[in-house]
Amino acid sequence: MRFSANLGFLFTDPALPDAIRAAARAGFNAVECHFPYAVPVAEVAAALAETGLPMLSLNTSPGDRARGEFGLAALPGREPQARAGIAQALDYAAATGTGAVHVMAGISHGAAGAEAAFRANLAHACDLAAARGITILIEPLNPRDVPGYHLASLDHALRIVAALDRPNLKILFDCYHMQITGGDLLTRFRAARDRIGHIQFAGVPDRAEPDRGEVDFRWLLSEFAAEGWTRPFGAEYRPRGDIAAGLGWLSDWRGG
Ligand SMILES: O=C(O)C(=O)[C@@H](O)CO
Ligand SMILES: [Mg+2]
Repeated sequence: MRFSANLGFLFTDPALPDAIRAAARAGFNAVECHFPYAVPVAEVAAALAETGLPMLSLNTSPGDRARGEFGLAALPGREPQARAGIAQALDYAAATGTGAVHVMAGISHGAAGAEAAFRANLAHACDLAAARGITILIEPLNPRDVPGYHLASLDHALRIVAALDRPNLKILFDCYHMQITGGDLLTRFRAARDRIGHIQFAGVPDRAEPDRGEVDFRWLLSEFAAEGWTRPFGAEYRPRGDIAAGLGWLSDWRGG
């Protein structure tokens, strides 16, 4: 069983290169991040090379968070900014050997033209990414945490992936969001298995360490592995307190 530290939520105190080093010391096998763009790409690449950890994924720019933006790809009329963000993310991914870019849909509130804009921007992203061997991810986010987010269900993500029919377009199956939007995690994972490119997890409902709450991750992740999932699972949770003190779940997996 391999695990990736999501550096958007874990090890957020040090700058990103030192967060990568901290994740390696803590025993993670990989890292992933949210928005690395303020950090010189050479520093991130150097930390990855030094630790030997791969960076699995990063997100496109969310836009202006102060104005409530959380992604641009499904915002009609914002195509130039959305595509600039896609180009920026692909450049950063290529320079760091990152295998996947999560194209963030954004808070569309179901506006007219949002779905068409999202699909056109995703097709554009897939074309650019394919030339660089990069996977494009889309991630349904639960509407309680992100009201009005354009992509809020697994079924919607599956419809988009089927309609666009690009081999490098996959779904980010975040167990936290999936549990809140319907549960039935193993059955829904099995049904979507061929379309899934990455898995994340966190305790539900508190989005903290995956060692308590309504999902038994020791059981669930073992079942995913039994289904043939071999990639690292992305730990995307907000620690209840001290990060190190909360890593018992990781040492339990490692056998103490
Ligand atoms: O919020 C999540 O869940 C994520 O994975 C972030 O990358 C934002 O979409
Ligand atoms: Mg997630």
